[in-house]
Amino acid sequence: MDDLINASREFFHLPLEEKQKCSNLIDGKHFQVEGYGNDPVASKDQTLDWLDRLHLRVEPEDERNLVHWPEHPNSFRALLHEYTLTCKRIKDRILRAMAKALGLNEDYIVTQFSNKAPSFARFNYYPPCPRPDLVFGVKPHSDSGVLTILLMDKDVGGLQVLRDGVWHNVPSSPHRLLINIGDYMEIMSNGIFKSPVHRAVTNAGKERISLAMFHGLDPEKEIEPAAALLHEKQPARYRKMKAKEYLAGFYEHFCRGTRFIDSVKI
Ligand SMILES: O=C(O)CCC(=O)C(=O)O
Ligand SMILES: [Fe+2]
Repeated sequence: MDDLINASREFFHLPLEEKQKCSNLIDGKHFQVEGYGNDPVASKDQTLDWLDRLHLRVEPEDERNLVHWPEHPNSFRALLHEYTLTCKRIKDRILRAMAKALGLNEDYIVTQFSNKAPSFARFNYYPPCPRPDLVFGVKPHSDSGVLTILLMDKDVGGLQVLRDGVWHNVPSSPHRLLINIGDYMEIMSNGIFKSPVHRAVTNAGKERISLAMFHGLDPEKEIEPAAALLHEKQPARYRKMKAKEYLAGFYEHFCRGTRFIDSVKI
């Protein structure tokens, strides 16, 4: 884990021209999800976050766009490949345990993932910020997918989670993985599991790096509450929707700082 984070740190410390070889802007203008950069700018009054990102599709393996994968340092690609496989194993174990906790067939959630289900690795690099009181590292949001495995900076804190209207610091500590429930899981569990709202704050003194591994579903897959959880007294609390439609709504809301899941609740 340290090797991968250190390799990404080396990438983020490269001169801008070098990093822009992996840019998320086509022709310097048109935003695409993958690559190095920041959020798309949808409106003039949009608040940007204080971070640089490197966002890469890691699954399905045959859909990787290696043009966006840094060549420097040259260990980066192999380290990310290995870490992806480890996360996949962890994800499947957790999802089996969560299905059991819901009283579902142990494989119910795991089998929602087809061989077209995408996973994305997002390296978040937060430089020291001269005015932490004015800007977030990442604005409040919940993650869209089924499950996120977040590797936090081992020395520098900054992640906060909202609970009952109060923001709580998540302590940083070496080699700790934080498992974040995403919106798809909230929908599939019919709201029994909730996708938590979280944010990252900045600090003036130290840079910070985190790595989020997002596990999504096939864009054509319909996301809906598991039928086995529904009965007369417990009807579906979320509208059924294709993953690709959910994601389109999600990104639009994320840029505005609002939550798309609120608009799919019945
Ligand atoms: O940097 C962090 O700790 C959180 C990052 C995050 O929430 C995300 O990438 O979705
Ligand atoms: Fe997040």
